[in-house]
Amino acid sequence: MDLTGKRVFLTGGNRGLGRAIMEALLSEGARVYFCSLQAEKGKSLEAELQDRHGSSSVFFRQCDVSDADQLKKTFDDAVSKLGWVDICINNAGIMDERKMEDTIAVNAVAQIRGSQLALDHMRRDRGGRGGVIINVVSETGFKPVYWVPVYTASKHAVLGFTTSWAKNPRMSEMGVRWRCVCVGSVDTDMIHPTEEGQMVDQSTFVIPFALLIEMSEYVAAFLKMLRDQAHDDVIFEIQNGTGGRFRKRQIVDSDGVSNPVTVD
Ligand SMILES: NC(=O)C1=CN([C@@H]2O[C@H](COP(=O)(O)OP(=O)(O)OC[C@H]3O[C@@H](n4cnc5c(N)ncnc54)[C@H](O)[C@@H]3O)[C@@H](O)[C@H]2O)C=CC1
Ligand SMILES: CCCCCC(=O)/C=C/[C@H]1C=CC(=O)[C@@H]1CCCCCCC(=O)O
Repeated sequence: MDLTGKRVFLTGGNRGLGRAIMEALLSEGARVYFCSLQAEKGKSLEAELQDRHGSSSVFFRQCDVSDADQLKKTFDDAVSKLGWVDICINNAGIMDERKMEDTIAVNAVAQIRGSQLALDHMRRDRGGRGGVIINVVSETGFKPVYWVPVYTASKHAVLGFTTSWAKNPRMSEMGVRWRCVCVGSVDTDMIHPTEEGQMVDQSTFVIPFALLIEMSEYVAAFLKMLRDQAHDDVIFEIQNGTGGRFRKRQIVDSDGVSNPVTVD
């Protein structure tokens, strides 16, 4: 897919992974509408990026994605500013085990709702232009991670939702592709908990520095995934040094008999 001129809706764009992807897409000639919780930071970033890429290339609106009404108004505003949306990236997320309801609301419900808004807008069978819906999940979307069980549950939910829609037999008629980006650890604010309790067990887990993924590798892999329209697979895994790859999940019987079942 040529990204020039593509119209992108992105949540959580003011920092971290979202910001890096937004800047890369703008450099590729895409137009981006982004939102985040923090109004001032978003506004100043919008001004900085408009200076660099042009005033009609990038738009910002403050939005709490966990508020259904705000998210709908923000998505509708994106459609009105951009004309339409080709690529929806549900990226906003939090990791704080003390905030169970917020974690489910932001990581799971808001990504699901953002996907539904995008699908309704994009469906070719209902007059839309088709498109791609990308949910930024995590390695925790398909494996148990004991130090962040609530966060892990929220990511499993989105992976289940996304892979289920992608299996809809009428999806080619709808003209929408689905992707789950399952990345390991990238050094953003998220992985630096400021207070005890943001992770259930901070004392025992170890992520070796060698496994940290460089932001530049994350961005290159993400763009590679976006350009690749041929793949039927939904899960795109980004681990250190791999450059990113499409993959399937398999469940293997625990009785020792290897009888793997591909689940998505
Ligand atoms: N950094 C990492 O190692 C990994 C991150 N992820 C996922 O990538 C996504 C981005 O994470 P990072 O950039 O690392 O985190 P970050 O903490 O640097 O950025 C999070 C973004 O989400 C936004 N956000 C949070 N709550 C919001 C709300 N209620 N409404 C609107 N915006 C909200 C923030 O404004 C911010 O822009 C998240 O979904 C995270 O779960 C997945 C795997 C690994
Ligand atoms: C003291 C802070 C250390 C932070 C550790 C870290 O890298 C966290 C990463 C998580 C942030 C968001 C995610 O989705 C990341 C989870 C990565 C899961 C890796 C699972 C590794 C495994 O056990 O296979």
